Amino acid sequence: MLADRNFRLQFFIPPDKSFLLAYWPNDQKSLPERLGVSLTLSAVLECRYQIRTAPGKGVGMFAMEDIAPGAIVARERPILVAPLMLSWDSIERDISSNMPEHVREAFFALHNCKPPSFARVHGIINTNAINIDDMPGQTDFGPYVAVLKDICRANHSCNPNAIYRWDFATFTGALHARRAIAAGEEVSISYIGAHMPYAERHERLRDKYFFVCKCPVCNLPPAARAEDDRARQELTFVRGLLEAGFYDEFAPDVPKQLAMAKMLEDASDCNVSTWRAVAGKLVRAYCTLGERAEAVKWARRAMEMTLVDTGTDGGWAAVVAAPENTDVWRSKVVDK
Ligand SMILES: C[S@@+](CC[C@H](N)C(=O)[O-])C[C@H]1O[C@@H](n2cnc3c(N)ncnc32)[C@H](O)[C@@H]1O
Repeated sequence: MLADRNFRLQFFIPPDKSFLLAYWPNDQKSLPERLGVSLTLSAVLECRYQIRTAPGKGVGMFAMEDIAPGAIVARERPILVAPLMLSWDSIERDISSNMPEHVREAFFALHNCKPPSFARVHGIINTNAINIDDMPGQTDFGPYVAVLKDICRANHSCNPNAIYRWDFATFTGALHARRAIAAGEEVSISYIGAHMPYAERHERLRDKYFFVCKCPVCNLPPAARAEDDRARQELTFVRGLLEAGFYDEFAPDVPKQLAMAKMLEDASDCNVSTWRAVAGKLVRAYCTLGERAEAVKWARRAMEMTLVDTGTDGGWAAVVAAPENTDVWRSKVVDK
C-alpha cells in the first residue's frame, strides 16, 4: 500500500458553492490542470428526479417527469473522490477538518450497509461509492471511487431502468435512462452483473450490500422467476457466442434476430456490442429486403441503446436518416 503522503488533498469550491474533496497524486499539477477541467460547472447539472422514501429500501430516486431512453436523469459533481488504497483514517480526518459542515452532513447521512466492525467512512464509501474508470494518466494508484450525494441514493434493480456513467470532461457522474422512464417511477441501476440467475444475485447482494432485493424481478412468483432465470441464461449464452466470435454461425436468420432483440428489450440490455450484432443483422436484412421502415426502426433502437451505453450514436444516426445510403441498400438497388 502506498503511503498517504503520496496523495495531495485538493478541495474546490466552484462559484455555485458545490464542494469537491479530491485526492490526487502529490505532483505539481492541480486536479483541474491535470484534467483540463474548469470545475466551474454547476454541481447538479441535471435534476429530473426527487429523492424520497422507497418502501422497504430506505430512500430512493424517483423520476419527476417522463424521461426518454438515453436521456439524462441526473448529472452531479461528486462530493468526494479518492483512491481506494488511501487509509480510511486519513479520509475520515480530512472529511472532518476540510469538508464544509453541510457537505459533511450530507456525506454522513448516506446509507451505511456495513456492520459496525467497519470504520464508518469505510462503510459509507463501500455502500455508495462508484468506480471512476481509467483515471487519465494514472495507472499506479489503483482504482478511484466517487461519492455523489444524490446519485448514490439510486437503489438496485435486477432489471434497472438507468445506467451510470462517469464523465471526465465535466468531472461529473450521470444516470442515463436505459428505457423510457415514466414520471413517478423509481430510477434504478444494477449494483451487480445482470445476467446471473436469482440465487446468485441474491447471494451477491446479501454478501456485499447486506440486503434482500425487493425489486420487481425478485418478487416474481416462482414459475415466472424460473422463466426469467432461463432468459438470463440464454442471454449469457449469446454473449459468450459473441465474445467467442461464433455468433454469425449460430444466429443468421431474421426470426432468430427478432427473438434476440426481444430478449434484449425484455432485459433492458444496453450493451453496445450485443445491440450492434443483433440490430446490425436486422438492419442489413431489412435493407436487403427494401423494407425501409423496419430498417429505420432497428437502426433507431440500436442508436438509442448505443447512446445509453457510450454517449455517442455509434454511426447509427446516419442509418436512421438514410438507410438508402448504406452499402447493403445500394448493392440491393444495383442487383435489381
Ligand atoms: C447505495 S444505497 C441506496 C440508497 C439507500 N436506499 C438509502 O436509503 O440511502 C444501497 C442500499 O439501499 C438498499 N437497497 C438498494 N436497492 C435495494 C433493493 N432492490 N431492495 C432492497 N433494498 C435495497 C440497501 O439497504 C442497500 O444497502
